[in-house]
Amino acid sequence: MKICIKAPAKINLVLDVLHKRPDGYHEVEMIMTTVDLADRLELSNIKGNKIILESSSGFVPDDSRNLAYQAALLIKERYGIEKGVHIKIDKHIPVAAGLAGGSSDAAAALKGLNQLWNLGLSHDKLAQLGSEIGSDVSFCVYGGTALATGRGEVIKRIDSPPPCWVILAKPSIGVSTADVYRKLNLDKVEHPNVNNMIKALKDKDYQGICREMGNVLEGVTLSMHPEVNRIKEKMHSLGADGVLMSGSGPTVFGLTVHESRMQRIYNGLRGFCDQVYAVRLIGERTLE
Ligand SMILES: C[C@](O)(CO)[C@H](O)COP(=O)(O)OP(=O)(O)OC[C@H]1O[C@@H](n2ccc(N)nc2=O)[C@H](O)[C@@H]1O
Ligand SMILES: Nc1ncnc2c1ncn2[C@@H]1O[C@H](COP(=O)(O)OP(=O)(O)OP(=O)(O)O)[C@@H](O)[C@H]1O
Repeated sequence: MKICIKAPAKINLVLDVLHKRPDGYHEVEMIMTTVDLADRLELSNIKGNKIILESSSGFVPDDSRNLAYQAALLIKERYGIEKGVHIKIDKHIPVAAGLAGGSSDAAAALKGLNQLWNLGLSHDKLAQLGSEIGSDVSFCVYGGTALATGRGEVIKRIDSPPPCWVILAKPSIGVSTADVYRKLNLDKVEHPNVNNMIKALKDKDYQGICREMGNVLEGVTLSMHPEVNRIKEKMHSLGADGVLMSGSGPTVFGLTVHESRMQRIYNGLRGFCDQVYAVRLIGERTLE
């Protein structure tokens, strides 16, 4: 038996940090939504009690450092499963980009193995397991649009944005999330208003959504990598309505509802920036 499952990327419409916690993590308030750029995972049973992982990208590890591998190991250990699995990852989401590629692969592996091994685990249980792997994994189990609090693992579903285009632009630099959080100085940030964004989403107020977007990690990454700011300026000048860095970066996303403007922004950024994608915002939950 073979299970095929999609692992979509996310963007952060809002990322606020409230304070640093005694456990070293930061208390956050984030609004995340899924976009139509996805890795694809194929999971199949194999002989022997082992996990074999293969990826189409040379940039991701194919051993226990891979978050999808960690997901399989966690399920096997927690539920005493003595079976083997082959995990094939067809990578499309850029790596170390702020788009939760690894987290989404881990969430897809949890969901896929739940099916492959008939475990009957609920999405809430899978999200709880996911939080042991990384802060973004719980959100990726549900997808859709959500408010994430705690260290990112407490998920509440909220209204999805109206349909629009998302242009993603990633410069050829990698950013360490831990490094960005470490360098964040909370005395110097302007906090986005999460409640205003929730209201704008509820009202399907596209202009309001663009206006309320904000990410307190942006200033940290911008100060280390000025090219991220140049991409932001370029996106603005090409006519994107809302422009923001996703997660800890370095990917910048821009929103537009017009296909012709999407084409202009996409074409204007290619050649200027290493990796550029124009995709639809999914927003709605598509639980498998
Ligand atoms: C930047 C975001 O991607 C936004 O969605 C997330 O906040 C980070 O999610 P993630 O990559 O799944 O993060 P994790 O793998 O759990 O943590 C990586 C490192 O980031 C820092 N970290 C992460 C989440 C958080 N709420 N506070 C933190 O300080 C910690 O140093 C941690 O060791
Ligand atoms: N399945 C995977 N796909 C991509 N990277 C992975 C995977 N498993 C482990 N990694 C490692 O995780 C690191 C971060 O990659 P990832 O693409 O998940 O970053 P990200 O998009 O910034 O994540 P987030 O937005 O959750 O912080 C990479 O350096 C990579 O070596």
